[in-house]
Amino acid sequence: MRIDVVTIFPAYFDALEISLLGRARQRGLLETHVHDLREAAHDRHRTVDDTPAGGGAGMVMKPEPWGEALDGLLGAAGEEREPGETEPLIVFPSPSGERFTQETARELAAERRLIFGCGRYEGIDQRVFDEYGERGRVRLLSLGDYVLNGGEVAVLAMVEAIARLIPGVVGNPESLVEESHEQGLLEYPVYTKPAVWRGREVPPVLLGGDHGAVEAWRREQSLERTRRVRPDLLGLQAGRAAE
Ligand SMILES: OB(O)c1ccc2cc[nH]c2c1
Repeated sequence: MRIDVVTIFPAYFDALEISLLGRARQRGLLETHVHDLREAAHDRHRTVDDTPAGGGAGMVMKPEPWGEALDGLLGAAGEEREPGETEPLIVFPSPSGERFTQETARELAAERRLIFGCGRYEGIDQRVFDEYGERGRVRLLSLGDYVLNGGEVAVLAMVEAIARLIPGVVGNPESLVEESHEQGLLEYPVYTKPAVWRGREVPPVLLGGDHGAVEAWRREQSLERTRRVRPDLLGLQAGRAAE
């Protein structure tokens, strides 16, 4: 998979060089390119923002630099798309986007190429979303009901959630099966050595060697935790889960 990120703060993405993502890049499982949006702003101050039409606080990201940057990427990478081959998906993190979930991560992990556009200020001129939405594939995605100062941190989270699902990136694919949200439930609590820590014991069922009993205990723990913490995942209303 190739991932391109357009941002006015490229340094945020130094994190892509380390750990799991860094190893995936070294192994050729993931190709990432970070682009400074200001390279597509040609005035003396490399201006990427302007005052909001209609007035109001803050600034809005101008469409022209985004148009130049995205046109360059869509025609770039030397890629000759086969006739009928899907256009790269362009993802913009946005507080007004659809919810990014584990299912979204699975969908995006199947893409051959992703382009992420990081907004700043009060957001990006709507015509950028309209232009590329009509020409290809655009998704506005939100990590949750809160607002960051820009899209960069959201893109880092999304890239990690997506990249770890690419076959070969995570050492043991089994570890992807039983984690939270993978089967629509929250993960069961995990323990390791020592058997007793500050008077707190590892649940004896986990030390008994009965794998069937361990599996049953873990399933029940997942259901109990999901009912308690995220009843919505079970289609229950909050507060009704305890009934
Ligand atoms: O919370 B977010 O995901 C997010 C995304 C983009 C922009 C642009 C300005 N504030 C933003 C917040």
